[in-house]
Amino acid sequence: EFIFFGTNLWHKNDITGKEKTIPLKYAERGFNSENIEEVHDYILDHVSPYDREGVKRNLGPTTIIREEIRDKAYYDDKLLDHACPMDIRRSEKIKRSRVPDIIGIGFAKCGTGALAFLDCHPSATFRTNEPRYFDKESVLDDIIAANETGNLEALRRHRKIYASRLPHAADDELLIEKSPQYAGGKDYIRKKRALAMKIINPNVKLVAIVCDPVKRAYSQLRMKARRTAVTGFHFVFSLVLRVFLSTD
Ligand SMILES: Nc1ncnc2c1ncn2[C@@H]1O[C@H](COP(=O)(O)OS(=O)(=O)O)[C@@H](OP(=O)(O)O)[C@H]1O
Repeated sequence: EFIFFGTNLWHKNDITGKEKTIPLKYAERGFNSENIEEVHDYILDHVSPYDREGVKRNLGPTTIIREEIRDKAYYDDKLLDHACPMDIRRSEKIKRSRVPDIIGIGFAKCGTGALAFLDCHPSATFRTNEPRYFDKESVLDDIIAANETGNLEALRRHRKIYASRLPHAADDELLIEKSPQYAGGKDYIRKKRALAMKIINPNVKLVAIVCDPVKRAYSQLRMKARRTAVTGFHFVFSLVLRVFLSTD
């Protein structure tokens, strides 16, 4: 068992009283404590020496937010920088931070992770984490509004933040990301999402993998069961309901 600390799971109130998020990419498996002193020690042990003083100052009253327990396979996968075990690269051009050429939009549990084999192609780069940049409606609205008003600065900012969640890639390589959540949600959200993706990169290609919805539901259930300690009829029943309600 381990607690999963994502990048935005730590909050504190600083002297201004505002809630802040401290990005903690280094908090990882093997650590399982809700003792605040231990948590702070753990954090400070794991930040880079350059960041330590700044982080220390920010470690005020911290609320620990416990996410669901993840299975080991998921965790190991997530920590890999690249999906391919080999580093094969044809391009001799310099890699840079940029938005992707291809987005795997779903569907969840249909083998979207298998797209990762493309990372072994000498001209493709794929990272197994899911950036989920187009998840939130507010982000989509912001991108669409920026495009409508010609706010290039805002669009540049969006591209920059999105790119920061992806590996660097040269211009003659194919940069691929996948976030199966993109295919989810209501129809109008998905339309906004598609539009926002097109605004961010007009040449973007989308890949969708579909599969038998019943197998998908079982796969989803098994994953949930792996990730949570809770079992029992009520849990399984509510999950089945959720899975089917979220499937159009
Ligand atoms: N190539 C290929 N063809 C068909 N199915 C495949 C393939 N590769 C992986 N899988 C199965 O896909 C399930 C995981 O799907 P995802 O990678 O999309 O999961 S996730 O949404 O990213 O969590 C998971 O299904 P279950 O094993 O039933 O859970 C994988 O076994």
